[in-house]
Amino acid sequence: MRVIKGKDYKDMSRKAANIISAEIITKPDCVLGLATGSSPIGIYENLVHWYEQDDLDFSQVRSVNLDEYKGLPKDNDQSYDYFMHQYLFNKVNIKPENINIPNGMEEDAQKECARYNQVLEEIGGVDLQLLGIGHNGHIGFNEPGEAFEKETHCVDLTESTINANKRFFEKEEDVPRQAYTMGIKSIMKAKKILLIISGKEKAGIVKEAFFGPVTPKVPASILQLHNDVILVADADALSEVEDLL
Ligand SMILES: N[C@@H]1[C@@H](O)[C@H](O)[C@@H](COP(=O)(O)O)O[C@@H]1O
Repeated sequence: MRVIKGKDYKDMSRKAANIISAEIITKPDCVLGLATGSSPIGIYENLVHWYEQDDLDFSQVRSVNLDEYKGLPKDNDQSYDYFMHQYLFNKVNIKPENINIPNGMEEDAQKECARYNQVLEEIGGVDLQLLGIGHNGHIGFNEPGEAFEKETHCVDLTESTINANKRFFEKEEDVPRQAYTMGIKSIMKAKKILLIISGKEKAGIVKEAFFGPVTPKVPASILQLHNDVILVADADALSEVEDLL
């Protein structure tokens, strides 16, 4: 794992956006695995800015998103579909037919998971997968468990995740209890993984996930076994591992 330290969120976001930008420039028809949450917002802002300056072209880029809440319609402002359009897709020239996100409104979980696995199969591999991390070490919505879930599946969100995400909803009862997420195998198959982590409250999980044992109890720990991971983090997130780097 290569670690790139940013001074703060802004610096970290620019450094991480540069890595995605290099991917798009060197491979215009690349497949980007995209993520939501507050961590990648700064990256998307940089990419939009460079697109507006004519430095980036998304016309051949294909994308697959990691996850989506089950039961939220696309036009709900907390759905990940809405988030992606708000921060990136509506602001660049990516073609709608090249965008892939799990369909949170499909009630039949087996059907939706099979469909999304097929999408991932047909797209022929992710070139660069962007990832954030949850406080309990989840990636996408792969929550801590007894085994690594391999492919797209429907998860029951943990209390910790519901708690962390309730800040975006009016009432706690509005936070969806389930989500569709790409599995660990699909994430690990990406050629390159770009992980972004910001803030003091993630410092503990950074240490546990990347300097502790590989275990499904900390899903992100599996990334220790991938041969091309770049962790871009700010000084706060790296504060507990300074002497280990
Ligand atoms: N499913 C998303 C994850 O993909 C994301 O990494 C995590 C952390 O979000 P944040 O960046 O807001 O801390 O939140 C959600 O649970």
